[in-house]
Amino acid sequence: PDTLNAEAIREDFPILDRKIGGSELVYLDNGATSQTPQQVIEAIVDYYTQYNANIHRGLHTLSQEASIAYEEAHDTVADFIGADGREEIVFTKNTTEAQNLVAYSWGMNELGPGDEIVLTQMEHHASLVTWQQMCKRTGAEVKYIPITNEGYLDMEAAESLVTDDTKLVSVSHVSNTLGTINPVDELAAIAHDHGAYLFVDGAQSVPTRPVDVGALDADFLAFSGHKMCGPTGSGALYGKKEILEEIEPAFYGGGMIRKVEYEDSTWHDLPWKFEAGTPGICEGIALAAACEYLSDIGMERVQSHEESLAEYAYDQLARCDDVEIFGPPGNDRTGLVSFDVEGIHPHDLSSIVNEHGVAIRAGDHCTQPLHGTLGVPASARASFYIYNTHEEIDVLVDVLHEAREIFH
Ligand SMILES: Cc1ncc(COP(=O)(O)O)c(CN[C@@H](CS)C(=O)O)c1O
Repeated sequence: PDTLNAEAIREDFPILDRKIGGSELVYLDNGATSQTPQQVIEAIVDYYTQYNANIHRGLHTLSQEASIAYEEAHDTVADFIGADGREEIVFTKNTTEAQNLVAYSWGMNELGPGDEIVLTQMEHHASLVTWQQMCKRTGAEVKYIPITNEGYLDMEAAESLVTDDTKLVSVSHVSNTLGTINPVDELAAIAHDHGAYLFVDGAQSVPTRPVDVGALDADFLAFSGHKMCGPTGSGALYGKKEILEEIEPAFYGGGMIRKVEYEDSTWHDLPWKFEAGTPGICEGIALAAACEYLSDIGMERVQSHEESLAEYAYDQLARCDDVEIFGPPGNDRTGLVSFDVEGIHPHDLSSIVNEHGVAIRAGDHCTQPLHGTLGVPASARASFYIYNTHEEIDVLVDVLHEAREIFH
């Protein structure tokens, strides 16, 4: 079937048997971090019980085994996002580090007064603050593509904002607050027409839909392993090989060098040139296990499950006349819904639903400027993944009625 079996998948996630204050856990905060299947937990245990050693091809067996597993993990992740090979995949601890890596390796060396960085009003702080501060340091200018009332990018504005002075456009493939799926392939064409790079923030897209960096023609793409069944401290930066060959490393040390003399040094091959010091060896291997787990399910099935839950949650919430939902219609978003219940602050709402075992996010979701644009200081957010069910959304809607009883 082209749908996934969430009930069967739940068997892989021991944590979902947790009770919260006597209620069954209803985990709806997957945009923040996903849960971890037994298959990934076993990959972690296997590493630490069978072949934990430092990499870079030490001569003893454990180091050989760890090195090969860590290197091949790069191949698995490359395949997962349609990259050409391990040379285009730098393991990082998360999306934020990947953004900063490009900002400090490319941005610091290439940007100067008169140059422009184009972001969007819906960007996460991981890219917004990074590039905003990089512009402050280098004298470049930061500009923002505005959003429409429905939470889409204003693509006409994008056409006029990107100019021949633009050096990089950085955009979320999927908004973690609005659920909007942005036309990153169109933005790549606009950026490339002006000789600018396109950086795709894939933190909410790589876990929830098929992503092919070649088809998108992205120059960089970043994502986090912990949002896609992997461990915290795992993530990756994709970069086109010809670009990564050109740019200087941001972090120096062991593992990234070829030859070191007192006066100067030369750098290792890709991707190792960008991986200084002892990396998260187990994290990288476990990220690859997470990619294999999701590939076995099928990313098309993951996407259709996400979209089914998104539409259902949108429709159920939209039937409450005291609920304001942010972002596009329910049939045109990824599996998350940010909303506001009239008269109940999101923090109070999340505390009350938590008493019934329901875990949602409340706050600014690291998009404070976007919340300013939306005209609210904070929002509540339910975000879904492969193990969530329509029945769990019914539980959320039911406990919202409990909250109303208390506050109205
Ligand atoms: C679009 C987008 N871009 C970057 C990040 C940062 O991911 P890290 O793994 O923390 O580096 C996130 C993570 N957003 C979490 C934490 S704020 C959320 O609850 O929405 C994201 O959604």
